Amino acid sequence: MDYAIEMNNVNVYIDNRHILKNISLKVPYNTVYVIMGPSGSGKTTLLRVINRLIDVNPNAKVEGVVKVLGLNALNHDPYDLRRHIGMLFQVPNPFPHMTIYDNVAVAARINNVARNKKDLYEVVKWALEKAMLWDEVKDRLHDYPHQLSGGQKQRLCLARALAMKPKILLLDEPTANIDPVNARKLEEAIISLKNEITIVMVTHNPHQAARVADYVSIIYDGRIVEQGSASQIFLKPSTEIAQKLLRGEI
Ligand SMILES: Nc1ncnc2c1ncn2[C@@H]1O[C@H](COP(=O)(O)OP(=O)(O)OP(=O)(O)O)[C@@H](O)[C@H]1O
Repeated sequence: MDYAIEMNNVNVYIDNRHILKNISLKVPYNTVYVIMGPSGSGKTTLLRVINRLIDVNPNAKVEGVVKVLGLNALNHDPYDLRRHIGMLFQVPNPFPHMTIYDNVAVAARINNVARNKKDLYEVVKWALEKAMLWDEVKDRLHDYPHQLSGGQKQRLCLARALAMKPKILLLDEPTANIDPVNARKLEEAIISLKNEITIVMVTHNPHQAARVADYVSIIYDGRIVEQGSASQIFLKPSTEIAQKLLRGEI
């Protein structure tokens, strides 16, 4: 079977501290793969290995094998790699000086997704619809992001990521800073994307994980302590760490 992402014995060191320890995982295409673990366990670092954002830290060293869409990610041009990978961060970060429309259009332009103005409008509309934001912004596309709520800003960032037509989406606690109603809308968007895009999502919220995940890895102190299908992990967590995490105790 082919996987969208495969990691084999990945180790990450930052400032000579061993941060990720022998990480191996396989993410099947077009599924939602959730990474859970206590604060500081290495979840964000793991995401940043996949799109090589880890490279911006000159004191970080990555060892092992990382395959992304069949490419040898650690030897591949990181800019080319990132053309296939969208990312959402904990704090929504739309471009403040660009309109809602341009925030999304700019991503489509970067990846040459649209051939002309009409195409571009269709891509922007499609991305905003997929992000469950279109109805709320269709009459104010030329407003600026500061006129949106936090949750709308995050969905705008999702639309921006989708407009690149990525094959993979990395979501780093995307609902950590938004209200429950907006969080549910984002979850709905994630679920509706399931069969089209491979999603790797970090979350602290076991209920959210249960709603969206197909597969789960639980990470503790840089190691994967448990991994498997969502039903397996949620119904029968075998380690004490997983049990505590799913009860929200760590
Ligand atoms: N740029 C950096 N410089 C030094 N240490 C770092 C850096 N980035 C991460 N670390 C360390 O790596 C470890 C894992 O951090 P990481 O952000 O991946 O954890 P996390 O599980 O995502 O945490 P949280 O849930 O709090 O976001 C932590 O001990 C952190 O201090």
